[in-house]
Amino acid sequence: MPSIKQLKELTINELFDKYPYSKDFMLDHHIPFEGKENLIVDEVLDTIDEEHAEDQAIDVEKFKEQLIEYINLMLSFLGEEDESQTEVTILPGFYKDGSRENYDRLTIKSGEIICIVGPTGSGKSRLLADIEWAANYDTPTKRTVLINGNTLDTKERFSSSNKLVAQLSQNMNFVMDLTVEEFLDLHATSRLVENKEDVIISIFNKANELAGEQFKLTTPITSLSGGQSRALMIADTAILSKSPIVLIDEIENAGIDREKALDLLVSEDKIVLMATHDPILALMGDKRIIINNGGIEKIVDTTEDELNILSKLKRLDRIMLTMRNKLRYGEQLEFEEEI
Ligand SMILES: Nc1ncnc2c1ncn2[C@@H]1O[C@H](COP(=O)(O)OP(=O)(O)OP(=O)(O)O)[C@@H](O)[C@H]1O
Repeated sequence: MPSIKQLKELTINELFDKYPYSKDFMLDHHIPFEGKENLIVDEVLDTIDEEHAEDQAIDVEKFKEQLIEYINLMLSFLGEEDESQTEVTILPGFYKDGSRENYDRLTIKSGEIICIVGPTGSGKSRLLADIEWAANYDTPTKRTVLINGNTLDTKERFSSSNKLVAQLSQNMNFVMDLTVEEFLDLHATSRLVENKEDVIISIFNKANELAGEQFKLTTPITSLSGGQSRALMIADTAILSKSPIVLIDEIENAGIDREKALDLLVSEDKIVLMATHDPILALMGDKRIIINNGGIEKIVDTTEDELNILSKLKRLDRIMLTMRNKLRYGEQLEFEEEI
């Protein structure tokens, strides 16, 4: 986040390099910087004569404050304001029957994958929603969620530019009248990515790798199937989103390659929380939270033995996948491998 002092040390070229959107801001404010790109911001502001300043209503001292405010707003909008690690802490709330959750506090750090398991209707999605909105004793569970040790204020919680959390929910329907390419272009433009074409193609290719039936760049997003829509959103979140926290609600029902999807979403600097009924996904987490009757019942680490079981389950899963594909394409089934 730049301060007035740092701004004073940057040349116009360095400023535009570091914060490309500051060029439009300068242009909009009629700051005459052309031909002075090697000067520092202060020197350029000094060259503005009183008449020009008056004509264009430029308040030189205020301009620097406004420029910093604008840069900070853009950094926050683009989710780039804080490059440090993120930490989510969940403080106990109450079960559906009103009794208190029986754990001390749960802190999750960047790079961790946490799975949320429990019977249908037990409160897995509710826990994800508590994190999404940084609950502050004001949700049905009365949990409190701290981000980097603090509760968020109302503005931070409900701001549309707060890109702390990327959410992939169970039901995803597009309502915009756009093709896949137009949709990705819109998103990449809003994220100010430089190599837009490459990014669009890489999201499109990844999404098609995850989805069963292929779609095209010219496919209208409203005609994508449920699985294709989720594949597109997963690839889009993985490649374009800078949010440090990714929440996933039941990836398994989407008919996509869930292992590839998870690999794509997980990265060193992200926290991934995933509600799932699928043992393979549940064991791919570092820890799992067991939810019952609306409350966190237990938090367990994935053991070495379970990791061995995971590789067997993956083998079984590949057999199931082959069988499913054979059935899909009208082939007869036969066992090619001993289970
Ligand atoms: N601690 C709680 N206190 C009060 N209501 C709760 C609590 N936890 C969950 N609920 C409510 O219970 C309902 C079911 O919860 P939720 O949808 O989170 O279940 P789920 O485990 O995600 O179910 P599924 O596996 O079917 O997706 C929701 O209306 C939710 O708001």
